[in-house]
Amino acid sequence: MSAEGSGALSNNGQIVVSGLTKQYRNVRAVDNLSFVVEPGRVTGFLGPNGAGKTTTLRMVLNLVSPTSGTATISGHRYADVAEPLKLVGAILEASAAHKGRTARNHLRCVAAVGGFPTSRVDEVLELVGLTTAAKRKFRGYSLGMKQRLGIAQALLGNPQVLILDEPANGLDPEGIRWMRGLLQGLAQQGRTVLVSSHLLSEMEILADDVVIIAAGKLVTQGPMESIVGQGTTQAAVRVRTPNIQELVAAVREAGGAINPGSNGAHLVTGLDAPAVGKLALQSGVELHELVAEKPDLEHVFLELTQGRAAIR
Ligand SMILES: Nc1ncnc2c1ncn2[C@@H]1O[C@H](COP(=O)(O)OP(=O)(O)OP(=O)(O)O)[C@@H](O)[C@H]1O
Repeated sequence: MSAEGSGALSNNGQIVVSGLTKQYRNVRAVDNLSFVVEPGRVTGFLGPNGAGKTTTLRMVLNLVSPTSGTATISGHRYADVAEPLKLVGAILEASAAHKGRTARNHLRCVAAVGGFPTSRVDEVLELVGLTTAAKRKFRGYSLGMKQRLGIAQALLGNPQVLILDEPANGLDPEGIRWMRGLLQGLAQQGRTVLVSSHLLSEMEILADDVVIIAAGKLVTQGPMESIVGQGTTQAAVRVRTPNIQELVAAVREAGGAINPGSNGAHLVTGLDAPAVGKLALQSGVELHELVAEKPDLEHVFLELTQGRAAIR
């Protein structure tokens, strides 16, 4: 291995997945998958259940050996990195610790094994908001606290790259907001942050880039704005009116379609918001709401993964 391979910050932190494939006996969990994750950005790794996300992350971290293909971090396979904990911090599931041990003692043990200074333990406890709970025994920790402890552990080596599988699991809304701030802050420091999640609305706020896979294959990847803009979902205009019959007639005559939406609203497609407003005015229809709905990540995700979302 080269000298640069041992240094955590010696290379750029890019993750490159190239032709990665994992064949289990009956299932091709990951199928010729290629994508790149850039430093300085939060990348959301998305896919329906059984898409192969966890298997991919495990292959990147050398916990599962690929059938074919490669995954590198800063140009090196994880297995070839001399001090991997200084290069990559990862949580693949909520942290496990000895039940009778406190969070501080647990992290001290991990720090000792990893060769990190003990002072780093209190720093990471502070970073994840566990300082006041540091002396409590692990057995009393909620799932959210375990997630925070997992992140603290991942950050012990001050790694260039963070890989987190479903880190928001078990967090309450305040915890999710906290996690967003933490991960975005880490990316702003130039780190690579790769996060898998099922929470698409949260991902839309959190991630700069997206990689979407389904049935082991790449569906799309790119910056969040361009992925969301990729949705061919016909943009709808949400309207609310006490004169629905007149509006339905006017919309249909103008070549649009109108269907009931949620909470008494209706959704117009085939016409844009100014056209619907003008039609309403011309037809003497009173409007209580006129909103152009934008495609969001959830719409685009469902559209792109439709038919490939079978749970395998
Ligand atoms: N050790 C294994 N042996 C056999 N099949 C496996 C193994 N691990 C995963 N699989 C299968 O590979 C496929 C991909 O699983 P994986 O856990 O990677 O998907 P995922 O995208 O992380 O799913 P989820 O979002 O549900 O966690 C699934 O069909 C799963 O059943």
